[in-house]
Amino acid sequence: MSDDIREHIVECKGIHKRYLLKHAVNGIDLQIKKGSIVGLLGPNGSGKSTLLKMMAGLIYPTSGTILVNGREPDVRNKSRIAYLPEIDYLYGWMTVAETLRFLSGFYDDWQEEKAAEMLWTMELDGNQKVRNLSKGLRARLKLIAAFSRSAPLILLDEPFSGIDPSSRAKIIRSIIQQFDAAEQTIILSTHSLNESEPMFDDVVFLQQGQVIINDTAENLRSEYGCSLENIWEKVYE
Ligand SMILES: Nc1ncnc2c1ncn2[C@@H]1O[C@H](COP(=O)(O)OP(=O)(O)OP(=O)(O)O)[C@@H](O)[C@H]1O
Repeated sequence: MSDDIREHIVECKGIHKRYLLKHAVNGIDLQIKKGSIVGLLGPNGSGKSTLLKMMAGLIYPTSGTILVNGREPDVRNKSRIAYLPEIDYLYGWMTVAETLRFLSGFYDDWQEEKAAEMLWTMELDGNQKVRNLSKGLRARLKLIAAFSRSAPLILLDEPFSGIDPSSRAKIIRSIIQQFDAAEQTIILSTHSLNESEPMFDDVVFLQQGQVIINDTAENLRSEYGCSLENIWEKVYE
């Protein structure tokens, strides 16, 4: 099937990932629709980062298959996937502007104007050294790095951690405004549903490396009669 007519951008079949002592992902079957914003939810250690890293082609499943746009992800897929890791990968000695220039050299799909526009909307000073940025400002810089690319799949691992609630709400509004469902799909892992809830078309709840709920946000809200945040409390607490 050609890439363009495929309905799902990500297809996971029977995925397991075992580390030495840990079965981190334990039999996941999952399909992610093109053009959606998907919340990957779950408590600490439920397998969110492991699943995102496998989709990004950074680690491989112990068994099962993952297809991204019909291909098994590997290091070559980085040109088609923008992955924002949970860890801080930025160099402290660079300025914000130097960081963006440095990153732009790695990607053919880097959009200079988008980076400049986001620098302004995220209220970052291009001349500031990365080492002097607060945790929340570094998180904003990482988001600019991910959204300055036109990759069809954007994977964001805990992108809002360290960002205060009011800035988080503002950033989320700007992501929703800029999101182009005809071109992109976003999968975003988070613990904090409060502000991010309005973003999600679909949500996947993980527990102990398995999918326990997978539906549209709308269906879940009407089935449970409450917000996703309240569903989280019912499911995990
Ligand atoms: N490299 C590794 N070696 C061994 N165990 C690992 C490794 N990476 C993850 N794990 C374990 O696999 C399980 C799933 O971890 P993962 O980081 O995917 O969870 P998570 O849902 O992203 O958690 P968090 O919300 O805390 O970031 C955890 O028990 C974790 O300790």
